[in-house]
Amino acid sequence: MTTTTPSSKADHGLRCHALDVEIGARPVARELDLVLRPGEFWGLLGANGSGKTTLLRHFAGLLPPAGGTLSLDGRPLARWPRRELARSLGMMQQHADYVFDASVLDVALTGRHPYLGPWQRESRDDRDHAMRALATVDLASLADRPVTRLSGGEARRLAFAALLVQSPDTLLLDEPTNHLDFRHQVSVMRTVGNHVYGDGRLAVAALHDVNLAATYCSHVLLLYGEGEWQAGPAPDLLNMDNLERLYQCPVTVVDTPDGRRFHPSFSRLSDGPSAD
Ligand SMILES: Nc1ncnc2c1ncn2[C@@H]1O[C@H](COP(=O)(O)OP(=O)(O)OP(=O)(O)O)[C@@H](O)[C@H]1O
Repeated sequence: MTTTTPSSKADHGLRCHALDVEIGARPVARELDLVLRPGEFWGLLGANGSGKTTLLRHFAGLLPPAGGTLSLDGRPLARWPRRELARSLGMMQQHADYVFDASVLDVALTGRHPYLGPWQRESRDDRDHAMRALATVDLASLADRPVTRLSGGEARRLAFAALLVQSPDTLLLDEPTNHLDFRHQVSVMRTVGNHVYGDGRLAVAALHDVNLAATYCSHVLLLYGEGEWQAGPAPDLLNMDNLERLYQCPVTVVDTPDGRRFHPSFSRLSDGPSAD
């Protein structure tokens, strides 16, 4: 007989212990020792190809680490039955290529699958839940539209809605604001923030927009390449030196009424635009 030991509150969250993540022989993160706790919103930042998606896929238990351990709520990820894991942890993937003509509502309802039996149909409650999530991402009026006829930004918001419908305690998001206009970028980040700071969930989002990370994330994990990383509170780590190292690009820091903001230093770029 197997028994399940109830995890204590202190165990809650995602714990990386001496975690080695590699792609082929190339290190993404070496000896990653980190606890990501409920109530924290982590921004995962790094240059293109630095391994953000790969690391998120490890956090989701989709890839085995090259070394070390990863546990969720005190239990090694490898020992979670997939279905049970899908009720506790969900991932919004970077690309959602819809090839079947399912409706927007049908795709949102896939978030309920971890809660249904093998041949069980979605209930009225499930549909209400999905419609509320579609309303949150401004897609309620498109509920019956085939997903193959969505714009890039609409498809992105639908993938986010499906994660909201799944409603896991740990949310992994791979570039959730890609393709989104200003209003919808803010809406997605605020919604994640409400799940984290309001409901006490954990979120980890791979992001390219440093300013969104500075505004909404409590913590950041920076992937510098060659397995080197740095992690900690966002206000401590988001500075010019770290960002120039991260992106190999000169960075300007501006203090604004909305807080500290970062952008590429166009005038210090050797091949950048000049005034004359
Ligand atoms: N299955 C694979 N086999 C070989 N190389 C891979 C595989 N998957 C990803 N890569 C490579 O590993 C590197 C890291 O990919 P990954 O998608 O994790 O980076 P990323 O930081 O998310 O990048 P981006 O910011 O461009 O989305 C890239 O150079 C990519 O081409």
